[in-house]
Amino acid sequence: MQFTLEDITADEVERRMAVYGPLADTVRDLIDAVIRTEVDETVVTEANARLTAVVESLRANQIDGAFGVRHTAEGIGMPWGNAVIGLRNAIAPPLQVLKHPDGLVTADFTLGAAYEGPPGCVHGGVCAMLLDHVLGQAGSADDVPCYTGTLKMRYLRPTRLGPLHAEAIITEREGRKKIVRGAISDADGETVTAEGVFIVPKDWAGVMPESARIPPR
Ligand SMILES: CCCCCCCCCCCC(=O)SCCNC(=O)CCNC(=O)[C@H](O)C(C)(C)COP(=O)(O)OP(=O)(O)OC[C@H]1O[C@@H](n2cnc3c(N)ncnc32)[C@H](O)[C@@H]1OP(=O)(O)O
Repeated sequence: MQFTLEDITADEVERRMAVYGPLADTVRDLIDAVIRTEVDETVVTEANARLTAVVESLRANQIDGAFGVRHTAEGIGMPWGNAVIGLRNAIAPPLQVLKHPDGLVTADFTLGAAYEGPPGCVHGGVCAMLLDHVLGQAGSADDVPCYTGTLKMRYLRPTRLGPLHAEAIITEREGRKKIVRGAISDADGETVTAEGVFIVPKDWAGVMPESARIPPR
C-alpha cells in the first residue's frame, strides 16, 4: 500500500478536476435517475444501449486496478477514487471535509436516493462509512495519517435522507493511538455518534512520503 507521486503542476490538477469532476457529477445524477425513473420501458432499454456504448468508449484506455491515492510534488492530494471524497468516484457523495484550526473537521452534504436503507432514511452502513472517513481525517488532522483500528457506532434515531452535517475531533492521544469522536446531525440534532481508535501505523513514513502529508482535497 503506497501513496504515489504524480509529478504535475497545480494548474494541471485544476484542469483535470474540471474535466473529471463534471463527469462524475453526471454519473451521480445518472445513479439517482436510474433509481427514480418512471419513463416508458423502451426508453429505459434505449438508455441502457447508449450507456453501454459510453462505458465502452471510456474503457478504451484505462489503468489496471484502483486509482490509488496520488499526490503532486507540492503535496496536493488526489484521492480521486476514494469512496467518500473521491472527485472521480460517482459513488462518493462526495464529502468536502473542512479542517478547522482547533482540530475539528466538518462536512456538510446531502444524501439522496442512492444512500437509502430504511424507507426514506440513510443506510446504517453508509453512516458508518462516512463517519469512518470523517473521524479518520480528524485523526489525521495533524498531517500524520492514521488508520481505523476500532470504530463504534451508536444509532440514536433514523437519519433521514437530505441535508446533513458531520463532524469529528481527536479527544485523547496515547502514543500512536488517537481516540476520535464524531457525529452525523440533521436539522434536529445528532442522529448517529461514533467513537474510534485510530492508529498511526508503525511504518507510516514508508507509506506516506512527507510531500503527501497535506489533507486530500
Ligand atoms: C494527512 C493525511 C490525511 C489523510 C486522511 C485520510 C483519512 C481517511 C481515513 C479513512 C479510514 C479508513 O478507512 S482506514 C482503512 C480501514 N482500516 C484498516 O484497514 C486498518 C487495518 N489495520 C492495520 O493496518 C493495523 O492493524 C493498524 C495500523 C490499525 C495497527 O497496526 P500496528 O501499527 O502494527 O499496531 P500495533 O503496533 O500492533 O499496536 C499499536 C497500539 O494500537 C493498539 N491496537 C492495535 N490494533 C488495534 C485495533 N484494531 N483497535 C484498537 N487498538 C488497536 C495496540 O493494542 C497498541 O496499543 P498500546 O499497546 O500501544 O496501548
